[in-house]
Amino acid sequence: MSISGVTRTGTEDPVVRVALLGCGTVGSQVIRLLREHGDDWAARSGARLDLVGVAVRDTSVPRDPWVPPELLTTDASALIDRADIVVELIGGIEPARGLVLQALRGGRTVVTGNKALLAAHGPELHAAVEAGDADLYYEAAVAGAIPVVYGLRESLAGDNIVTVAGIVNGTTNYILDEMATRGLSFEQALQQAQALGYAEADPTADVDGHDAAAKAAILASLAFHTRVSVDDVPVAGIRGISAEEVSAAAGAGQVVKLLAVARRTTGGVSVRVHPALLPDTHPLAAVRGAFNAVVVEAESAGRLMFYGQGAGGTPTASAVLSDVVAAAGHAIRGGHAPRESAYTQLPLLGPEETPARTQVQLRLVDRPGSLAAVAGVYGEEGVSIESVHQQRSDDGSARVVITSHIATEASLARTVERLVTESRVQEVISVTHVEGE
Ligand SMILES: NC(=O)C1=CN([C@@H]2O[C@H](COP(=O)(O)OP(=O)(O)OC[C@H]3O[C@@H](n4cnc5c(N)ncnc54)[C@H](O)[C@@H]3O)[C@@H](O)[C@H]2O)C=CC1
Ligand SMILES: N[C@@H](CC=O)C(=O)O
Ligand code: NA
Repeated sequence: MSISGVTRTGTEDPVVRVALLGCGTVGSQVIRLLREHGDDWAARSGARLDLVGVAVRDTSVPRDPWVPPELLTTDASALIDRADIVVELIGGIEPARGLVLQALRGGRTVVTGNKALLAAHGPELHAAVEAGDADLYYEAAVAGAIPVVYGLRESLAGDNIVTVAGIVNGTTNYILDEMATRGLSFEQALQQAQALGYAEADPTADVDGHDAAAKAAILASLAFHTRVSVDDVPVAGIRGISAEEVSAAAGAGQVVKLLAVARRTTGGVSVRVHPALLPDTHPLAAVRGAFNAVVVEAESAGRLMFYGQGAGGTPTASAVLSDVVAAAGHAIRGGHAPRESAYTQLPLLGPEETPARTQVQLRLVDRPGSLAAVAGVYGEEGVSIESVHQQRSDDGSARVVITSHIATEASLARTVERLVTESRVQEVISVTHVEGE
């Protein structure tokens, strides 16, 4: 059924029927905002948004007081058939994938916050959009409340984007920030992030970088008009970052952030997610708590920065409702969401072509020739050194911090492999990417 089939009841406002799938952290806030501000959304879209049902896994679970029990159902598939707009906030792959495909193939508009699904099954979803002549909106899927999907998909459609770099996971930014500023352990900070509703149902997706990788794939696809899947994104999370590393960075005028970085070069596109050291003067260094920020470099627009709350029920519900109001407006006045734009089909760059910089911390035997041997490894691998800082430790060894110039991911990895086996290197303490000037 097409959304153009919205119901008109006499002289009243037309009605757009909304089905909500999933009533967790975000879904519950969507219901609250629909109930509290429904008149505003109706005035803005030209249609009354009628919540016709809420699909849940278990109707007997206690829920927020504003969730109408009479709307709850466990039959999501039947609910979809009664709706014009389907809001999918279950998360994960199945059953979300099957339900979203059912809705799209049936010509319904889908609004989703499900980056895992989009980044793993994007082509299938976009094919279903075409097959059903449907619309797919996903502002909530990347960086919560921040309108970065709209920004890339619509506002910057008349520009060529060169780089997208950002903090796109609120949980990990919150954890790193709490470790740096309040001395919390990793586990304490993660528990708080879960209690505040930032973390995914399975927080390993946050901590190990997979949530950020899914968002990076979506951002790169939109920015470069190509297809990037989550499987194309090399990913390292923050589990290996110690409190010592975070405080050592602070002492050196740096911060550690989990970054998603996507670059377009003449050869193709590189997309990756990893912890990185930033100088504390960098705009992304000031992004605290669960906030997110995405810096976009475009040929004509220059540098743009999108900043705001990237996680949490209410901020994310704001993004969901922006899509619902837009979709309802299109239902009444005509118009569609933009279709997938993947015409460039850019190749993905491998490690031999991906530019990167690292900072390596080593413990060296403190005797003549040790530093020269290490510098020799860098030179032989074609990696130029930007700076070296050496400090004598109490145990008589030397602690050395080496920051490289830009090299390739592959040559930097080979350098570390050789340092690990170099006889004068007692320990490779850490290897961290470096971004920014
Ligand atoms: N929480 C956040 O800060 C953000 C979440 N998102 C995305 O929004 C989506 C929802 O996230 P949350 O609300 O945080 O997750 P949640 O885990 O709090 O809520 C999901 C709900 O779906 C329910 N559910 C599971 N299987 C179901 C089924 N078969 N039928 C009906 N309901 C079912 C679960 O019982 C749960 O209540 C996810 O895709 C997530 O990645 C996006 C941005 C931010
Ligand atoms: N778990 C995610 C929620 C938003 O996408 C995060 O922490 O950013
Ligand atoms: Na967003």
